[in-house]
Amino acid sequence: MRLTVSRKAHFNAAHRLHRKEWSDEKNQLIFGKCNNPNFHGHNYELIVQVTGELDQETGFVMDLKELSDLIKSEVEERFDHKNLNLDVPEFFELIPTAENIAVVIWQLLRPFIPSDKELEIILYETARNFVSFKGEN
Ligand SMILES: Nc1nc2c(c(=O)[nH]1)N=C([C@H](O)[C@H](O)COP(=O)(O)OP(=O)(O)OP(=O)(O)O)CN2
Ligand SMILES: [Zn+2]
Repeated sequence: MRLTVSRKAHFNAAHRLHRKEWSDEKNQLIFGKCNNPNFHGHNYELIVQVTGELDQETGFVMDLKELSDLIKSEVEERFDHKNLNLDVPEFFELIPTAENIAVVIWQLLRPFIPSDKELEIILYETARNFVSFKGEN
């Protein structure tokens, strides 16, 4: 029997959408107000989902306390109250869009999730903008 367990988390962070190889004009055209040189922030809402077989002895797909601790150590400690462009090495060369942040979070968590389970990341950048990523397991 396969089920999905989910854990919500949040972090707030500043970012700027900017491509170094492009002119200021092109950056402004493509990214608009999100290209503000002085950055801007979001309260990111994160949902991490793990899908797998129900363990008949524990009644768990995965211990949610373990998942919560993992999100704290691997995601919140890296991203919370940080400037993603300046403080987080994963985004020194990668534009911190919601899509890219979701992929990075998946890559950070994947090694800790048993290989027989699927991992999906849902990331809300604003109350109305969100992305989901279910990478190759
Ligand atoms: N595909 C993507 N498009 C955009 C992203 C992104 O990560 N992926 N990011 C942004 C900006 O970061 C921007 O800050 C988003 O804010 P905004 O457009 O203001 O969104 P809101 O939901 O707050 O605004 P409303 O227009 O009031 O809904 C832009 N695009
Ligand atoms: Zn933004």
